[in-house]
Amino acid sequence: MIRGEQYALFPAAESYLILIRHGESMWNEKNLFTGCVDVPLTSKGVEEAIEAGKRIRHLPIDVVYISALIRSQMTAMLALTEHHCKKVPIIVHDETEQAKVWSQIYSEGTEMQSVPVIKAWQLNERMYGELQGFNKLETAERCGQEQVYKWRRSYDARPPNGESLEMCLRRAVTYFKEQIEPQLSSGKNVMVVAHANSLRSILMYLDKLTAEEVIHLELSTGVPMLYIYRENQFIRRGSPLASMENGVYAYTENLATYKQNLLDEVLDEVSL
Ligand SMILES: O=C(O)[C@H](O)COP(=O)(O)O
Repeated sequence: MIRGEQYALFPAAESYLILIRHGESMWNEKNLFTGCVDVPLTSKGVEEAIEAGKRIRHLPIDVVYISALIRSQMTAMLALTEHHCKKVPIIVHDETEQAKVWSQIYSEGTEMQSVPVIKAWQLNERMYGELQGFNKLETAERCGQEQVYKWRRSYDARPPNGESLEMCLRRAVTYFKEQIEPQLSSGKNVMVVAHANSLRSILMYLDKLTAEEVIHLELSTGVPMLYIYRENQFIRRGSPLASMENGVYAYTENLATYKQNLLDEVLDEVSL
């Protein structure tokens, strides 16, 4: 057998998972707690979304997941305008039988030229409760920096009448496992455009981060993160075109060590 032939005969089933936090929103710009308030992108956010699209333009995408919030939807649609396949992203409406029938595509050829976009509230930003609409800096001055940091970054602290990261994880990761993972294991390439905390919770699951490690995890707006899904494992590949950027997956010492280990694993794999 020629070297490598076994791989050609039995190629490992692999699929891509792209995760993107939406571009800058009008409340990100004002530094306001946003949560589930439905705020659109700024012009900088629009540019970030287009730039994200350029960075992933050559990666195959078969299905897209967005949240129910406009900032995630704008980001996904704008990013896809840059995709080399030039397929048309079409939002799936299956909330009722009538919605299904009324949004049906009857031409097979046209359907092949489209990418289904699935909207899921479970991917929404964590609900920030009574902090929504308040300025983050002013809230820190009023309630104390430490308290606000806990509300924003810890795993289990709940903002007043809002969701903790743990609560957000319960809905976002459950959805990910039940709906998105089966797509990946069937060989589909998936893009998910969501939010800082719904994605932090998904990354916690993918990268097996502990409650202590996730505290230090910050995500920049509009930066794609790529994973390869193979044999039920998620292999982190950083960010297309700029994998060494600090902002991609901001971290402190704990996460730096953790990330270095992942990088070493990938390098070992490449040199095999
Ligand atoms: O909801 C918000 O205010 C932001 O999108 C994320 O907020 P955070 O930086 O406090 O997690």
